[in-house]
Amino acid sequence: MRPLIGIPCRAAFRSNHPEKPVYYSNKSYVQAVESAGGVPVLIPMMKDLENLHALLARLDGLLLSGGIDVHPSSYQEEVDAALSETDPELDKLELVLARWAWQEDIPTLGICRGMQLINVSLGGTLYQDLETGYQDGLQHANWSLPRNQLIHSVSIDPNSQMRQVLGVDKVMVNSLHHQAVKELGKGVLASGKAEDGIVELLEVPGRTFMLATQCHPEELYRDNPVWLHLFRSLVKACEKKLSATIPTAMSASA
Ligand SMILES: NCCCC(=O)O
Repeated sequence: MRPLIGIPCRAAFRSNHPEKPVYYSNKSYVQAVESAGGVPVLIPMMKDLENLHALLARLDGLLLSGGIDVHPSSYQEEVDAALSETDPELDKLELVLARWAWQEDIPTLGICRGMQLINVSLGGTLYQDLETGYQDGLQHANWSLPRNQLIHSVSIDPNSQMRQVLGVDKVMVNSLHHQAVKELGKGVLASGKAEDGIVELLEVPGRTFMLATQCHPEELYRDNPVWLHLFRSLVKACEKKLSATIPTAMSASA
């Protein structure tokens, strides 16, 4: 059976139909999950947490995607820098998802905002705006370049799970973010850093597969098999979980 991998959506208003708000996710996340053999399931925001839990019970994995800023109230800080768009409902939804994934050991891949979210869900903090909060760093926000443009390298911790999954010590990445991990959350390992010290890869040891990237591998996997391998590893971890739960479910219904 193919694993179901949930991808949370965000809400938006289309300028030509402001009366009809929509939920959406970037196509590239859906395509990356499908290319790796998983079945993408878009998760809308729901009023009733019980509905969300009913959906979660049927998912085998999670992809926490990139997107808008995480509001600093999620890590008990005041706004002290240039935030871009935030959405308290999205923060709430994704924090529930990240904590659920941690508690239930659900295979999870975090990308960009998703990586920041995982860190915050475990008590970590963020640079609210790298340009003002980390002034001597590289240029991490490159909005005018193609989304798959490689910008800087990332050195990978040789003892990390990320090193095992990617199979390389160093990798070139795209860079499309203005927030970043500051203090690591409880039990979180920085498994890769840029030359300027910014955390670019992280993982949660003790969980089967809770890995995250600050870069956007969904824009890179077609050109570099290292990133396809990351998505395939997520799918494999989900398949393993699924095959471990199927016999239990079948014997329970017998
Ligand atoms: N907060 C950075 C957003 C980058 C992106 O997903 O396009």
